[in-house]
Amino acid sequence: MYKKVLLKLSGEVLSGEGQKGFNLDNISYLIKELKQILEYGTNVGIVIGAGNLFRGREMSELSPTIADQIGMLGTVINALYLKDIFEKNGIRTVIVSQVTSLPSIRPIHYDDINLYFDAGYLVIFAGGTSNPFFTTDTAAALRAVEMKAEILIKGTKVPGVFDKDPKIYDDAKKYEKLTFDEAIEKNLKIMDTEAFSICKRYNMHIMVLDFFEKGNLLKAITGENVGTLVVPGDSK
Ligand SMILES: Nc1ncnc2c1ncn2[C@@H]1O[C@H](COP(=O)(O)OP(=O)(O)O)[C@@H](O)[C@H]1O
Ligand SMILES: O=c1ccn([C@@H]2O[C@H](COP(=O)(O)OP(=O)(O)O)[C@@H](O)[C@H]2O)c(=O)[nH]1
Repeated sequence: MYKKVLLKLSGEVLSGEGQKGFNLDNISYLIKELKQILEYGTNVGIVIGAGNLFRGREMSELSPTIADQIGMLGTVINALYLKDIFEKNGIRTVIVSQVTSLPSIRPIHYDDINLYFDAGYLVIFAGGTSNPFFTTDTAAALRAVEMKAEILIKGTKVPGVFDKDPKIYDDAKKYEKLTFDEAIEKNLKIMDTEAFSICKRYNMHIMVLDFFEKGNLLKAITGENVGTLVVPGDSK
C-alpha cells in the first residue's frame, strides 16, 4: 500500500481523449477515482498537464519559448479549475507553483509540503518545471523526488509502456516491467528522457497506467501492477 504518491495526469484526463477544454463527466470520474485512494489516507500530489488547453508544440506559429510559457499557464488554469471542483466535492486542495502569484496559489516551500499532507490536503503542483523546453512529465519526476513520494504514477490514455506507440502500431507489445536504462536506450516516447533520467538518479519508481480504466488507480495504490513498472536495475 503506497502512502505517498505523485500522480501525473495528462490534460486530456480533464477533456477526454483528443478533446479540448473541460468535460464534467471526465472530471467527476477523476474525483471518484481520487476519492477511493484518499479514503485510504494516501497523501496525493498531482502534476497536471495542459494538453486539453495548450501544448507548446502545437502552436508552431509562435516562438517555442512563448508557446511553452502559454502551455505552463495552461497547467495553472487546470490547477485552479481542479482546486475549486475538488473542494466542492469535499477534497481539500492546495495549489503550489513557482510561476504565478495569484491569490489562490502558494509558492513552493519544501518545509510546507508535509504540513499540507499532514493537514489532509491534496497538493497540486502547477506550472510545470517553470522552464520552457520541458514537459509536465519532467515536472512530475522533479516534484515526486521533492515531495519524497514512494512512486510516480503516470495516468494516461494507454495501458502502459509498449515497444512502440500503441496508438500508431497495432502490433505494439506491452512491457510489464522495464528499467530506466531500457526506456532511455529504446527511446520509448511515453515519457521524456529527462523524466526517466531524474527518476533513475533518485530511484523513483514509475507506474504507467490507463487512467480511463475504472479502479486502476486504487489497484496501483495497493501495489498491483496494472500497467507497466519502470524501475532501476534488473527488470527480470
Ligand atoms: N512506447 C510507447 N508506449 C506507450 N505509449 C507511447 C509510446 N510511445 C508513444 N506513446 C504515446 O504516448 C502517449 C501518452 O503520453 P501522454 O503524456 O499521456 O499524452 P500526450 O503526450 O499526448 O499529452 C500515448 O497516447 C501514446 O500514444
Ligand atoms: O516544465 C514545463 C512543463 C510544460 N511546459 C509547456 O506546457 C505544455 C503542457 O504540458 P504537457 O504537454 O506536458 O501536458 P500534457 O500532454 O501532459 O497534458 C507543454 O506542451 C509545454 O509547452 C513547459 O514549457 N515546461
